[in-house]
Amino acid sequence: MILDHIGIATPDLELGSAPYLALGLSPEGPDEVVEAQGVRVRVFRVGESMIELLMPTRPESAIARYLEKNRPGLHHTAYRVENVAAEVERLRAGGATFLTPAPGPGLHGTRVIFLHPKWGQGTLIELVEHPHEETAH
Ligand SMILES: CC[C@@H](C(=O)O)C(=O)SCCNC(=O)CCNC(=O)[C@H](O)C(C)(C)COP(=O)(O)OP(=O)(O)OC[C@H]1O[C@@H](n2cnc3c(N)ncnc32)[C@H](O)[C@@H]1OP(=O)(O)O
Ligand SMILES: [Co+2]
Repeated sequence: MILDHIGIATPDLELGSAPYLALGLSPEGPDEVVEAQGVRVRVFRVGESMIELLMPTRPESAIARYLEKNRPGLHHTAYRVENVAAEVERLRAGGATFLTPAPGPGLHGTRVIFLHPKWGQGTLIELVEHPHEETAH
């Protein structure tokens, strides 16, 4: 399994970018707004994985609520899966609890779902399915 990304909550993408720029990383592509989650996102690639900087775009979003109660910093880890629906079914059968009934839209056309932090032993875990590439005929 691949660690797809580490999500970092920040009130300001420019401030939040400073350590990664200093490390010599560059943002991958333009910033993207994911309306479904109420976030503006900037990504830094690190090998096969990414640092995902998350800035809230509205006060009731999960990241805005998080920043009301916590300092900016590590928010979640995300794991890449081939088929998110199948993985949800498999984990549910083992008693896992998810925050939503079904996966929803994530960054760059992905489908994502979050497990309850209690199930994650105190960490918020995301599963990510990337869009499958069309094969040429
Ligand atoms: C860019 C899009 C996408 C992608 O493609 O990658 C993203 O990553 S979007 C990222 C932002 N979206 C989400 O996080 C969605 C899922 N999160 C939620 O639904 C909520 O944040 C939450 C986890 C249900 C918390 O909701 P909230 O209203 O803030 O409730 P509480 O503050 O009362 O928290 C309840 C409980 O959960 C613990 N908690 C909250 N956030 C985290 C966290 N990031 N890591 C670990 N634990 C967390 C919180 O401490 C509470 O614990 P207890 O007090 O023990 O109940
Ligand atoms: Co994420």
